[in-house]
Amino acid sequence: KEKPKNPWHKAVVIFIAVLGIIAIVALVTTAVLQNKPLQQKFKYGIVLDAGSSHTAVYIYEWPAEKENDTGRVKQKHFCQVKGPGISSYSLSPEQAGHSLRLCIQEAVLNVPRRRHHETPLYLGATAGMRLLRMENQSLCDQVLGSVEKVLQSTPFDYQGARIISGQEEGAFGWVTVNYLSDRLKQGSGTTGALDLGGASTQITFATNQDETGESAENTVTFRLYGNDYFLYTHSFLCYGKDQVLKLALAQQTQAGASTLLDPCFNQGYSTNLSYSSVYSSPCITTQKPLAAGEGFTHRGTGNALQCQEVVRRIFNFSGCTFSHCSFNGVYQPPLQGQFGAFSAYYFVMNFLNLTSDTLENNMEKMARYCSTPWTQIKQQFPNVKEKYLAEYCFSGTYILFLLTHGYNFTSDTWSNIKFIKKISGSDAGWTLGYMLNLTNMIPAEAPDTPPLPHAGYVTLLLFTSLLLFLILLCSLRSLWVRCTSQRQII
Ligand SMILES: Nc1ccn([C@@H]2O[C@H](COP(=O)(O)OP(=O)(O)OP(=O)(O)O)[C@@H](O)[C@H]2O)c(=O)n1
Ligand SMILES: [Ca+2]
Repeated sequence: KEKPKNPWHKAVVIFIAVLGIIAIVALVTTAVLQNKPLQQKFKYGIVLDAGSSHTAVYIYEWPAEKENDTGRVKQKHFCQVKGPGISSYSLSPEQAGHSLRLCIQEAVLNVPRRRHHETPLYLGATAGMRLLRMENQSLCDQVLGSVEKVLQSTPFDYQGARIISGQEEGAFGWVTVNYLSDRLKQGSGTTGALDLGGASTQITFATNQDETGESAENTVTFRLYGNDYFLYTHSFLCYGKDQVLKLALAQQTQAGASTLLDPCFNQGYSTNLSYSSVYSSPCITTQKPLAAGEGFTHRGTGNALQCQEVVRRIFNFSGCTFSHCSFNGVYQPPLQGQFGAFSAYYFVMNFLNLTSDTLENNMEKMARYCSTPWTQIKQQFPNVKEKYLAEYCFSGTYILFLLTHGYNFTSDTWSNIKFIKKISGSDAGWTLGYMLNLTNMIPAEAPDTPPLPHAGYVTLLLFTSLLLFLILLCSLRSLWVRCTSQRQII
C-alpha cells in the first residue's frame, strides 16, 4: 500500500540543495574578492644625481604593498638638468640651486599631488663636489647651501643633500645593477658594477670573504634578503674621463710649448686651449710650466699606438704593497663573474660600436677610428656635439687601457663585461641603490612569502567547494532514494 507522499520530502531536499549551492557560491566569491590584490597604490621616491658634468633627476615608483619585494621599484621619469654639474657654479653658488628648478617642476607634475608630502627627495653629489671640497670648503658649502634652499622649498619630503663617498657610489651602483637584474633574492651569482663618470671611476664586485681582509677601505658588506655579500669596491678620484684628459694634457705640456701634437686626437683636429683650463683642476699636481704663455694650440695627429703610450703615463703600476693591485698601489682581488659597465663606459663604447666584439677586434676598430681624419669624422657624425666627438679617440683608448691594464681584464674575460645603459627600463647607476638603502626597501632578511600565490589559493578553494558540492549532491541523492524506497516498503 502506498503511503501518501510526504510533500515536504521533495521540498526539503530541493531546499537543502539550493542552500548548499548558495553557500558554496558565496564562499568562493568572498574568497576571491577578499584576497583580490588591492587597487595598486603607488609610492614614489626622487634622487638627484649631482655629477661632475651634469645633474640628473630620477623619479622612482613602486606598488606600495610590495615594497619589500625585490625588483619592484621602477624608474618612472628622468630629467637632465640643463647646464653643467653643480660644482661648476662655485663662482656663483646661487645658480647651482636655480639650475634645478625646471627638473623639479617636472617632478612635481610627474608625482601625484596626494603623494607629494610622503615622497622622499635626496640629492647625492659625486666626484665634482669632492674635488671642489678639496679646493675650497667654503665654496663647496655655499653650493650645497644653494641647492638645499631650492630642494627644501619643494612639496616633497626633503631628506638632505650631501656629497656621497666614492665607496657609496660604487656599492650603490652594484646594488642597483643586481636589484634590477633580480639577482639579490636567489643569493645566486651577482654582477659586478663598472661606473665611469667625468671626474671619477668606480669598480665594485662581490668577492670571497677571505679576500676582503687585505684592505678594509675597499670592503663593503651587505646583508640583503637573508644573503651576505662581501664586496670589493674602489673609486679612483680624477680617473673620470674629463679629469683623466686633463691629466694627459698636463703630462704632454710640461715643456710649455705653444703647440701640442696629440696622438689621441684625430689628424687635422685643432683648437686653442688655455693652460688654466688644464692646470686649474685639483687633479693636476704638476705645476703649470713656467715657460708657458696663456695657452697652447692643441693639434691632433691621430695615432692609436702612440695614444696608448700617452694614456699609460697617467697610470702608476709600481709600488703595490698588497697581494695584487690594479694601479696606483690600489688593492684589487682577482676579478670574479660578470660585469655591467655603465654611464660614460656606455656612452663612449656604444658610440664607437665597441660593445659587442672581442678585445682584439675592439683594439683594431679603435685604431681605425683614431687614424680617421677629423674632417671625415665630422662629416660622418654631423649631429654629435663636437666636444664629445673630438674626445672619443682619447676616451675609447683610455677605457680599453683602464679595463685591461688597469683592472686586468683579458681577451678571455673581456666577454664578461656588458656595456649597459638601462636594466628593465631603469638607468644603471648609484641613485636607485642609494634610495633603496635609505628607504630600507631591501630587508636584511627575506620577507616570508605567502604559502600560496593568490591564483593558487583560489584554485584550491574552487576545488574544495566543488568537492563539497559533489558530496552534498550524493548525500541528497541517497536521502531522496531512501525517502522514495521507504514509501515502497510501506
Ligand atoms: N651622451 C653622453 C653623455 C655624457 N658623455 C660624457 O660622459 C661623461 C659624463 O658621464 P657621467 O656619468 O654623466 O659623469 P658624471 O656623473 O657627471 O661624473 P661623476 O660621476 O664623475 O661625478 C662626460 O665626460 C660627458 O661629456 C658622453 O660622452 N655622452
Ligand atoms: Ca656619475
